[in-house]
Amino acid sequence: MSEHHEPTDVTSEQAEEAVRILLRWAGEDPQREGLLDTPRRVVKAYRDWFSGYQTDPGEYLRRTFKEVAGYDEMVVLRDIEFESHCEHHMAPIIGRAHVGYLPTNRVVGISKLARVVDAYARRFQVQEKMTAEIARCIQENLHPAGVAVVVDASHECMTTRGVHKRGVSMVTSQMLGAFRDDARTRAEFLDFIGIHGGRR
Ligand SMILES: Nc1nc2c(ncn2[C@@H]2O[C@H](COP(=O)(O)OP(=O)(O)OP(=O)(O)O)[C@@H](O)[C@H]2O)c(=O)[nH]1
Ligand SMILES: [Zn+2]
Repeated sequence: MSEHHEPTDVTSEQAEEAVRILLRWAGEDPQREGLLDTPRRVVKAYRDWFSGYQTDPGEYLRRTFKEVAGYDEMVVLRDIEFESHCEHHMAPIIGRAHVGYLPTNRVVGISKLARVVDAYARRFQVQEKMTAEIARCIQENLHPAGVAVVVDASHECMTTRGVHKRGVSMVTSQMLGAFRDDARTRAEFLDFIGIHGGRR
C-alpha cells in the first residue's frame, strides 16, 4: 500500500474538514496556529491506524513452506502486541494476541501470523469479532488440523471515559478444529501461552 493512497471515495481534504468540524464542535478555533496542521496530522494518523482496510489478510498466508516434513506438532506465536480501535467509540484497544495452529503438511512464515493480527487490528473492531476473524483466516487459508486464538486487551473506552476502570483486561478466545474438540490440545496451547486454569 502506498502512503498516499486514498482508501475510499472520501478525499483527504474532506477527512481533514471533518477534523476541523470536530475541533470547532469541541470549542476550538481550527485557524489558531497550533491547530493549523492538526487535521493533516490526524488524517495521516488515521491512515496508519486503519490501514487494515487496504489489506487482504489471507494474502499473507499464501506463501507456505513444505520443507518442515516431520514436524507435526503445534506452532504457537505468543504475545503479539497489537493496537486497534473499538468500533463503538473509536477509542484504542491495546493488547496482545496469541495464535496457535496445528500444521497438516505446510507451515507459514511465522511473521505472517503477526501480519494477519495487524491486518484485522487496524480496522474498527469488536474484540470478539477480531478474535474470530483471525482464527477463520488461518483456518481457511492454511487448512490446519486446528487453530487457537486468544486475545487479551484493554479498552480505552473503559479506562479514559465511561466506567473509568483501569487495569481491566478483556480476554477472548476462538478455538477451531483440534483445539476445540480435544481438551489436551487446548490445554497444551494454554500452557504454552502461560494461561493455566484461566489464570496468567
Ligand atoms: N463486547 C464488547 N464490548 C465492547 C467492545 N469495545 C467496547 N465495548 C462496549 O460496547 C458497549 C457500548 O455500549 P453503549 O451503552 O452503547 O455505549 P456507552 O453509552 O458509551 O457505554 P459506556 O461505555 O458504558 O459508557 C460498552 O459497554 C463498551 O464497553 C468489544 O470489543 N467487545
Ligand atoms: Zn469502545
